[in-house]
Amino acid sequence: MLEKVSNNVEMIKLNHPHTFNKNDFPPLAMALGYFDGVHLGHQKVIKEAKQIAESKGLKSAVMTFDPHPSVVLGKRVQQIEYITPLEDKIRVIEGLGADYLFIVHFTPEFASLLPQQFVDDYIIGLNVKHAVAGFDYTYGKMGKGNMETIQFHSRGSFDFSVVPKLSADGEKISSTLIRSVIHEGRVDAIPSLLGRHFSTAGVVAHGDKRGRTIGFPTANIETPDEYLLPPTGVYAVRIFSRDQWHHGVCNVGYKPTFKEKKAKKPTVEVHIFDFSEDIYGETATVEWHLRLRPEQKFSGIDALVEQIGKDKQAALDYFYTD
Ligand SMILES: Cc1cc2nc3c(=O)[nH]c(=O)nc-3n(C[C@H](O)[C@H](O)[C@H](O)COP(=O)(O)O)c2cc1C
Ligand SMILES: Nc1ncnc2c1ncn2[C@@H]1O[C@H](COP(=O)(O)OP(=O)(O)OP(=O)(O)O)[C@@H](O)[C@H]1O
Repeated sequence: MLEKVSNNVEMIKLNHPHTFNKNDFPPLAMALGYFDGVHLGHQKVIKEAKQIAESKGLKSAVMTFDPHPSVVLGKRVQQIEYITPLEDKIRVIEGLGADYLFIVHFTPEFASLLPQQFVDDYIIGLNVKHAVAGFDYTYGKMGKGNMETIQFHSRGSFDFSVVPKLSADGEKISSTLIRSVIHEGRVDAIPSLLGRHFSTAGVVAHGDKRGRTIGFPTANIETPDEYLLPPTGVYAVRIFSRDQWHHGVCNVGYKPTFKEKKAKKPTVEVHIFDFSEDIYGETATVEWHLRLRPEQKFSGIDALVEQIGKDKQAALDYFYTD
């Protein structure tokens, strides 16, 4: 299935076994990886493919998979919460200027392809003339293919480049590292790994309508389950709504001051500064800047309201003080 998502990137969804052949595509320089987050290491791989495409007169491409292999392969840790769910990943890759984006439906059958079959069908078979991957990229059944075996598996049909490890503070920048930093609430450390702030998109839904009665109306953001969320607590955030960014303060949590029983999922609610528009039903993106404190159970409304006032001031100080 060919689907045009923008003027720039041609998106191709592949189901195994796919029925494309070489002639369906121009000669390609292709970046290979799963790319959850499209972090700085991933960006290096994708940019390298773009540069090679330009210098060799090829079109640039990215190949990714969906869902995450660990969901299908039933590993102990099931990767179901993404830094960038597929839609977000597409948007970021599009922003990097790739010409083609191949999204391979990751199934047990696809996962059981021998490394040579993967290279034949998904690299040589898609007219790739230059493959680019990171130093630790693996392919084929049990990840048996790697950047040393690729020379042999290429059958001389394409060149390849290996991108060396990109580290931050001595540690490899990886999706796993970024997930653990978000889990710890250290959202302020994310830009040095992701190259941008971590963000979460959702739809603005109705809450209990208590917020406006206590002087702090909030937009409740319903986020799809597949999004990774920072831990419960209060955050300085920016929120994108109706084509504009606003500053605000966000509570991720269960509102223990008011609720005896813990809900299944925490709510994400943002008090947007200097804002009184009705945005129910609209899409909004929360951009996480700094965790200010954990969520607490207060003795009553007055104590909570006093604390939210302090949270607001802390967020304003963060955004407006150099
Ligand atoms: C900045 C901020 C911090 C908050 N901190 C807490 C908290 O520590 N404990 C708590 O029970 N509720 C906290 N809340 C949630 C409020 O209880 C909630 O916004 C209020 O009850 C309105 O909820 P509603 O939108 O469902 O009507 C916080 C809300 C905001 C905006
Ligand atoms: N820090 C990095 N430096 C260079 N290349 C990287 C780096 N991180 C990932 N890559 C490369 O980017 C591509 C996509 O990486 P991939 O999505 O497999 O995961 P990752 O970021 O290493 O995360 P994890 O292993 O934690 O799931 C691969 O080719 C990989 O080798």
